[in-house]
Amino acid sequence: MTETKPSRLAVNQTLAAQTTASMHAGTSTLIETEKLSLSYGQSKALKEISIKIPEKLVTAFIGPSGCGKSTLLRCFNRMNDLIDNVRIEGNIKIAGHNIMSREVDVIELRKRVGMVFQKSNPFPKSIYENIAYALKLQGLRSRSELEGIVENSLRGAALWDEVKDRLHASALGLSGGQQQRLCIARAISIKPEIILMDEPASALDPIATAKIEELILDLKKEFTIVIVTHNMQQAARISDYTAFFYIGTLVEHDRTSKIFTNPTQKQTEDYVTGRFG
Ligand SMILES: Nc1ncnc2c1ncn2[C@@H]1O[C@H](COP(=O)(O)OP(=O)(O)OP(=O)(O)O)[C@@H](O)[C@H]1O
Repeated sequence: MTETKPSRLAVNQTLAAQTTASMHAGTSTLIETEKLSLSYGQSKALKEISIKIPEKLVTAFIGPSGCGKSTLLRCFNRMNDLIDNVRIEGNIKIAGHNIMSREVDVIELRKRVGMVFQKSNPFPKSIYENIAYALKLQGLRSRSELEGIVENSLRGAALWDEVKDRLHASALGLSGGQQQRLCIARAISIKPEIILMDEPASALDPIATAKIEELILDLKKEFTIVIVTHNMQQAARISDYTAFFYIGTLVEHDRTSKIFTNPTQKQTEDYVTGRFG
């Protein structure tokens, strides 16, 4: 009888999972998936992903287009619930709690796990209202409290000095980079634990991109950040850990310095050195 050898992909997945399990010495895991698979209809976008994401650090997801980075990111605040025909297997825990359980209040989950998208999406309202609106919806009425949170959030997103004299002007009059920082201010105003960022700087010029990167480095003091990026230099500059994905599988997850200087997998090396993708 011939023994079936595990495929190279399966071996890589196991290695990646072992690395992710052992490398976080001195950090605590905030997000953890176990054998997470996701299909859109018949098409499998994530295959048995097991990853541990550390708290209050920046983790970058990299990999060629269509490898499942955004899909995995959207699992962390159950944004995939909004898409028809999605089937998910495996576990996702945040701070040890299963977020896939029926009892989870998804609105509450999304308050804990904020999101910033590739294309900034401010409301067609004033700069002030972009932040105050959600807080008012949550029942906050005190004007002084609202003003305090708006100011702190704009300061936290490194935007206050640029907009403090025009808080009641339309947010749509801001530059693309300012609009993206406003979206980050809006995300942090409700004090999430985690901020998911899906290519937050890909539509911005180098100066606006540098501001967002600086901001991310500052935000990790308070928040856990997971960022999808196609920009290798960006991942190398701002992230502490990097996970490399390929066609729905996690190939390698390690300290960013290791991924970019001495990756374990040849596939990772080929990708980070620009040989494919
Ligand atoms: N809403 C959807 N319905 C059906 N298939 C989808 C949907 N969203 C993504 N997919 C498919 O799932 C796979 C993974 O897509 P995903 O957007 O997660 O990849 P990605 O790595 O983030 O890609 P990119 O870097 O191009 O943004 C792709 O094959 C994509 O076509």
